[in-house]
Amino acid sequence: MARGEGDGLEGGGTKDGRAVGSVWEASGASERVGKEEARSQIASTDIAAEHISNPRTRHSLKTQMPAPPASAGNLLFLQLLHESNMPSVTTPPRTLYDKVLEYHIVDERDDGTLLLYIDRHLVHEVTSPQAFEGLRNASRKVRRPDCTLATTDHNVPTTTRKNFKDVGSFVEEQDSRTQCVTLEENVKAFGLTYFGLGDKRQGIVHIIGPEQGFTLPGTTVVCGDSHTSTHGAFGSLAFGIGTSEVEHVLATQTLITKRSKNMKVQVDGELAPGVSSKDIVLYVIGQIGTAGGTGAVIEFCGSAIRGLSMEARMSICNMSIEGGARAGMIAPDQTTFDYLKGRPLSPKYDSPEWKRAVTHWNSLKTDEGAKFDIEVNIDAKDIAPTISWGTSPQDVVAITGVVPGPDDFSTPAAKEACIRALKYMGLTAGTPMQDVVLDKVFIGSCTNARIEDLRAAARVVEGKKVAANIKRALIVPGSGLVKKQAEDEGLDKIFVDAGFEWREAGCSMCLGMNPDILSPQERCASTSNRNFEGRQGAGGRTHLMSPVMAAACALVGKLADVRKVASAAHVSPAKASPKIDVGDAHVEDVLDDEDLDRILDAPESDNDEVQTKAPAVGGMPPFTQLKGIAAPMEQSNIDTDAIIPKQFLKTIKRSGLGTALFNGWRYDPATGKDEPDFILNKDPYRNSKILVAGPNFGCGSSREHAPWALLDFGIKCIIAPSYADIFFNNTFKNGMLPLNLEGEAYEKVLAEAKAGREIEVDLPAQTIKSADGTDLAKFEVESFRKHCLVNGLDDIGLTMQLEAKIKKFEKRRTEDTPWLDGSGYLKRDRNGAVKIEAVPVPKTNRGETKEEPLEW
Ligand SMILES: CC(C)[C@H](C(=O)O)[C@@H](O)C(=O)O
Ligand code: SF4
Repeated sequence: MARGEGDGLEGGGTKDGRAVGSVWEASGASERVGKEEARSQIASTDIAAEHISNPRTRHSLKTQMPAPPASAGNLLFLQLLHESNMPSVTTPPRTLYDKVLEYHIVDERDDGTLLLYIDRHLVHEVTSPQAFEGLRNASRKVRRPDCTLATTDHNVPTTTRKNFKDVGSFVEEQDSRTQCVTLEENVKAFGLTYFGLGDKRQGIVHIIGPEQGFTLPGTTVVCGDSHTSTHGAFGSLAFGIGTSEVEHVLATQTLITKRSKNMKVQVDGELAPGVSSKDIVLYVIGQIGTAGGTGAVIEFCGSAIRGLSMEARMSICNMSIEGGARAGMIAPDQTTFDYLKGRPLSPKYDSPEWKRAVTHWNSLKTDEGAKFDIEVNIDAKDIAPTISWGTSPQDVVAITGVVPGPDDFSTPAAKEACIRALKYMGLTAGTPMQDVVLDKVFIGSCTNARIEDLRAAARVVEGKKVAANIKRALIVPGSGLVKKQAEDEGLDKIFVDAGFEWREAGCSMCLGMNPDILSPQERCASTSNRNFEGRQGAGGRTHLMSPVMAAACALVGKLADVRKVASAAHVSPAKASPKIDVGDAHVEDVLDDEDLDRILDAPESDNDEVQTKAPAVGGMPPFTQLKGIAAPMEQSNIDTDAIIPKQFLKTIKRSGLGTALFNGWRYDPATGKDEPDFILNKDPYRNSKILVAGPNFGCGSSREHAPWALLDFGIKCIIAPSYADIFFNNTFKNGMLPLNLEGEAYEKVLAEAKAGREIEVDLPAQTIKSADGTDLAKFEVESFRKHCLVNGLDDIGLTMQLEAKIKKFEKRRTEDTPWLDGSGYLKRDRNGAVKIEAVPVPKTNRGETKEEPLEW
């Protein structure tokens, strides 16, 4: 809940810690379609507030949770019929998420494990090196280079590229350079389309996908990056994955996953001047908490969302991950189609293919009467310009408010978290937010570095000057094309005249993996998405906000209310999606029949049997019983930035990260010596094999470096009430066991951990015992995951045994959505450092194009 409201702002919400009434609504039982209907029994559960929402609030709601799997069943994927994904008269109403998910199911196990086809795979330098290494070690190829797009963004300096020759000489910092160079070697070796630093299309991975029309409605989109949720603004199912999953997608173009809950966030009404989509999403996260969307895909809807431009919608979906959700989605509409017109990888505007695509895209909406597991309703007029005060994206307050204190929170854990956040942020409870003095301003990141963001910020600063106390104010366009467009419009001049630095595209100060960082204790107004401890640089203090608010802060030198700095006319959100020049090539211009024959020439098989020549299933060390010391760390919301800070993400290996584990907490920053009070520095916990953690463990970034660091330290099992989805998946991929335990069972295990006694986790028996053999707890684990862990199976090998089913899906995809095959760049002149030739992909039958447009 946004704190500090109710102090003069019209409709300001209630104080944190009080029930919100109509904001939360319970929904009826969720329904599944077709075969899922029979299988999926829905258990109605009353969930106490702290399990689902902001642990610093105490809303309560009734939600619907899928029942645990009924039986272990077959350990191989079942042969199930998927022809029934098309709607029929008997199909119950479905959500947008259900429709996109169900269309892409290649196979399904009886424990609900899905093999999902991935239409679009974005790749960047941080989370891909180990994946490519895995492919090389197993002599595997990239299955669909035409559906894969790579760029470099996190490590790149944002200084001028006027004298750019190659990435090896341009990136000075050694580890950053290694990651960038490694990506270039990999895209060459595996034949991938790549926008390098010499290419004006280079930029933040979540900016370039939509910009190029690579992201299209109804597709599945993944990337080894948590903010892949951004692409859901197009009505695609887009989510972040870990590096092992990146390898899985590269090798198989599929992902092993499971259904998420359906969650609806409906925002109705008019946004007040000065309030933007960033304020909406910060407000929503304040309401639901960083774990509010855990296990769910959020559909954002309502008149306020409909009224937003595509770019504003992207900012909302981008931060779904900060609300704990697997993905965020918005149904495509005319605004979406207008945005996609003329993009290089969209079907050519007004062509028969475009018309067919639009008919198909128009069917991508939640059916009337479809049920959501969780519903949140928000009135747009309750949303003020919103900023963060603490070290979690849920720590938000209206700009007119004051810094909250522990008394504003109800639970001991929330009070403690508040005290810790205030200390880190150097703030005193009760201070008016607008009295807080800033050092730096950063306008950039995949949340807010699009042309519309820059235009909005420029309108606020035009003709004015950055305050004298601001040491640096950075404008970092999200891509080379955004930068060029802004320069064509003269925005760069407005910013430079006002005293801002005008930079090149990249992630920049969003996470400080490149030279743009905060110094310790520096305070920054930032349009990025995370305010975790150390996020923008060790000891740095981040306040999240919208671009117009950051622009106002730069002018005032303190946290500022844009409504006092600029007139209403200057801060009204743009209604239409702004156009930028993305070049004039369309798929049809660059991809003719000859190209298609060439790239779709692999032998096709209708044989649905598991292929006899399928590769052998590889191995990981099996997980059976694990006995050892368990370290208690029951603090809520421990994020992956804390588990392993950004400076350790620059490795291209999976090993050797044990010393980096909890680096910011484990060592004194001044001396580098062990912090004696940190749990893993104390005996007997130095030798822990198990971690007993708090709720929402592993939230934030998708970095698989977090489980790698835990594993390298010696921790193979984590026991917690709940986890962030991506972290949970990542641990399994590394032969680790994350266990969900709550209530009395959790308390018993925690007590043993606190007493420094060993416990034994027995995966085959699904029990936890104390050192003397006393039963402490029983636990649930999905049968497929258990099978893989106990037998040490590599799931890429397992998936490759389903080659015939994957090909069958691809054939259907080509018939239904032919615009998704092939790369639109095959014949383009390339400015980038890497020239890519067309490479073969599995043949699908393009001959049988359907007359009827696809309806989902
Ligand atoms: C480096 C990457 C794994 C990470 C993410 O997944 O989010 C980064 O983009 C971030 O924002 O922390
Ligand atoms: S959140 Fe920041 S670091 Fe992560 S992809 Fe976006 S801009 Fe890059």
